[in-house]
Amino acid sequence: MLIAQNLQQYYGGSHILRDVSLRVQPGRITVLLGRNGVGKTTLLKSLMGLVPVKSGEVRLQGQDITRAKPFERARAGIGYVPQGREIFGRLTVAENLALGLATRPAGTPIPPELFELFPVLQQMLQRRGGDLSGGQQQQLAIARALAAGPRLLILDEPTEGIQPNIIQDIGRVIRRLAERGLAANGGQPMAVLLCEQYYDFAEELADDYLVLERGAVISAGSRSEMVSRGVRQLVSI
Ligand SMILES: Nc1ncnc2c1ncn2[C@@H]1O[C@H](COP(=O)(O)OP(=O)(O)OP(=O)(O)O)[C@@H](O)[C@H]1O
Repeated sequence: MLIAQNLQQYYGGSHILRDVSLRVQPGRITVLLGRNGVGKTTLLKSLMGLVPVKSGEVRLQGQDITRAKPFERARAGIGYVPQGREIFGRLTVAENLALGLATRPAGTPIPPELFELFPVLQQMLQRRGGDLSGGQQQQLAIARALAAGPRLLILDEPTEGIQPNIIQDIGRVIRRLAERGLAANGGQPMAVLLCEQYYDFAEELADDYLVLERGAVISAGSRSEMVSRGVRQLVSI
């Protein structure tokens, strides 16, 4: 689905991503782990085209998207849930969801399935985004990213500042998306790339993992290897 190879990225003179390669596959959840400031958000932004890579290659379903703009990547099938949610506080829930449809033809309705995944949003359609709780805003941010029917979903720390019962709900939705995708996409398994600080949540959901340290991948593999390779210790502070 998504293959990134040998990515190098700099902010000014600082070398932030060092030769990062990864692969995210349909039906699988790949978790991206690492301590604060190691470059996780920069990697996700690079995959979404929000920051340019200096060198390396990104392919989505075989298509070279290394230099594609973010909206072109969205149109090609990537949904992105940014760190901190970035909900528009003065717009309603319905308007925030409609923004997720910006890459679709005018008049495309909000897929009703989103309200099956996140029933609370249906009750709050006319409320302003800024009036929602943190957990509700996170659900809205995920629903907005799903509105256009992505094949790959990228999430940057969706559990940050959220209460445990909503974290569990979000985990169930992510697993369901990996297994069955969206009905609007024919129920095709979705590929998921999840950046996560909360180790237990990450290990529970992971099919595959990678750990970044100072911009480089220092460990990668499948979930069954996470314990034997001491991944928890690699990311603990
Ligand atoms: N716009 C920017 N300009 C310059 N340096 C930046 C910029 N954004 C991030 N950095 C630096 O790049 C490094 C990687 O940051 P990044 O946000 O990708 O890390 P992270 O692993 O996602 O951290 P966190 O878990 O705190 O979100 C850090 O040293 C950070 O200070």
